Amino acid sequence: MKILTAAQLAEADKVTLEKQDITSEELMERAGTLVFNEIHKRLQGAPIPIKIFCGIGNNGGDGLVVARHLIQHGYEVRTFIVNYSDKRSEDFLSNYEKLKEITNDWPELIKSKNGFPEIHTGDFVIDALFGIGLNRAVEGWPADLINLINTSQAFVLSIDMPSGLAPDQVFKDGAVIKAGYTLSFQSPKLSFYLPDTMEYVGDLQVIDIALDREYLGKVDSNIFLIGKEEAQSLYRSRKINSHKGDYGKVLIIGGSYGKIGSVILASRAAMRSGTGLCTVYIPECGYDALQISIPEVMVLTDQNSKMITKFPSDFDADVFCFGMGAGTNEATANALGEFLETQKKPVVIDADGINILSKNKSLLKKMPENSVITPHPGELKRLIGEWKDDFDKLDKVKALSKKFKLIIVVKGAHTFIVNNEEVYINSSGNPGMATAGSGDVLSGVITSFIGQNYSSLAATILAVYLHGSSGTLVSDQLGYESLLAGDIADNIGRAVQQLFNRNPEPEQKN
Ligand SMILES: NC(=O)C1=CN([C@@H]2O[C@H](COP(=O)(O)OP(=O)(O)OC[C@H]3O[C@@H](n4cnc5c(N)ncnc54)[C@H](OP(=O)(O)O)[C@@H]3O)[C@@H](O)[C@H]2O)[C@@H](O)CC1
Ligand SMILES: Nc1ncnc2c1ncn2[C@@H]1O[C@H](COP(=O)(O)OP(=O)(O)O)[C@@H](O)[C@H]1O
Ligand SMILES: [K+]
Repeated sequence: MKILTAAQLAEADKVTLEKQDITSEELMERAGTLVFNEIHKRLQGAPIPIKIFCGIGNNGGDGLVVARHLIQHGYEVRTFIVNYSDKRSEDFLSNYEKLKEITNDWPELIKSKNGFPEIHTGDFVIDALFGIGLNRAVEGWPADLINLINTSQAFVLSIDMPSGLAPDQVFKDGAVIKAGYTLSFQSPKLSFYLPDTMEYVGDLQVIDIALDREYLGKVDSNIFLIGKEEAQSLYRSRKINSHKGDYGKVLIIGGSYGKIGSVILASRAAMRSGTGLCTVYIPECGYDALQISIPEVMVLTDQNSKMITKFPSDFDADVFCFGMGAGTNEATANALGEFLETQKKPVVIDADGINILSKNKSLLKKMPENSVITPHPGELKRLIGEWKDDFDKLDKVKALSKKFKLIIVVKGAHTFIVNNEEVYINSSGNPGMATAGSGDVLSGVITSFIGQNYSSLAATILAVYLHGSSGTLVSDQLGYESLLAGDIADNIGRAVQQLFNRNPEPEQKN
């Protein structure tokens, strides 16, 4: 699914009015009615005190439409106009008049802190203060109102955006509504997925307000949300008449004394993701552990017993993976440098591999095209330095990707895959995956798919999605706390089945 910017949504709005020959007031009525429908579906007429806080722009206008429908359906509603400016949008004004026509309980005007109502724990607050028209930080008494709402413990539903949050930029130090639920129009917004702002959104539902299909189809976005449908379209099923040689020969290099488990996890993940032949190259100390843990994997050892000091020079693999548990010893770094001198096949670099690149930036130039690096936030910071905010971080990652033709997997609650100017945001996964070794598993899955001849980009997107959905399958059974990284590896196959809803039928009792 494309993620659109505020400017693109405004353009979609304009095109829709022309093509569908409707007024902006009619579009607002459509959007507001859809929001009302969602609320009504859940509340079913329950006598909950509803407080609607409307701004004076079109987001406020949406709030007024919702207020009118709620009142007409017998809900207990108090509507507040938050008068942060004396301006009013036209559609706000016409809906203000319409609301006054159907009720004697006219909206109450809030002009300062003195006008704040009490907000109680059991209240249902609808936040229609600001939407995508926010153009600066919310300060002064409107910020106090937002803070009052946030601390009230009332349930808060935001229309289009949690007020104070902007779709494509960050306004530092402004107040932002912390929504329990956000009903957003037509397209999710980028800030809903970024680490510093995702917590404001709560549960998210995107409502299709039927903006012009042609515009939405053609609009040139380079930010995509990856869900089941997108992953399904990337997946290729196996040919019946095939053999292990068709599914890739991969070499995973890593580990050091005490960290051999990372290579076990990565190779197990590669095998569970369909690799035909997997070999690992590890320090000698890990030989027994590897052979015993995963007999399907072949093992080569470095001459050094505790760390990697030389890569196998003539090993013929379709893809190489390096870094998990490898340490950053000079000998290991030199070995990577020497290996990259002659390397043509894509390389997946993770963990200490990335730390070595950060200390020896000249190595980045030697990375074969379409290679993949998979930094978590700490590794990313070592690689690109500090960032001002998440948008700045994204710009820096795009620049790095472009400069060295790398695919960069920025791991997190929503993992971002950056390829030049394109950004793919993963929607699967859960906090149970914040556990040691889950990144090693991800590297194994990515490597496996590249070996199976997916393009590096397709392999990475598919791997990140399946890694997350496997994690969810496991935590659905075990809970977040008990999830082990190895479980993610072991359930990749079930995640693939789930892509096509080919789960086995539950056992029948006799
Ligand atoms: N896209 C679509 O297809 C559809 C969109 N729709 C709806 O329209 C919404 C967008 O409406 P919008 O453009 O009127 O902007 P909105 O968010 O109400 O706020 C703008 C006002 O806030 C002000 N202002 C800004 N920042 C401020 C600050 N920090 N502190 C104080 N003031 C600040 C700014 O004033 P100014 O900067 O001029 O002072 C202006 O007056 C969108 O989110 C959705 O809900 C649907 O109805 C139909 C389909
Ligand atoms: N809260 C979360 N929600 C979804 N996925 C998560 C969450 N926390 C971590 N993950 C995923 O788990 C993996 C953790 O990787 P990493 O930090 O490298 O772990 P390790 O170094 O222990 O192997 C990443 O793929 C990340 O996206
Ligand atoms: K809002």
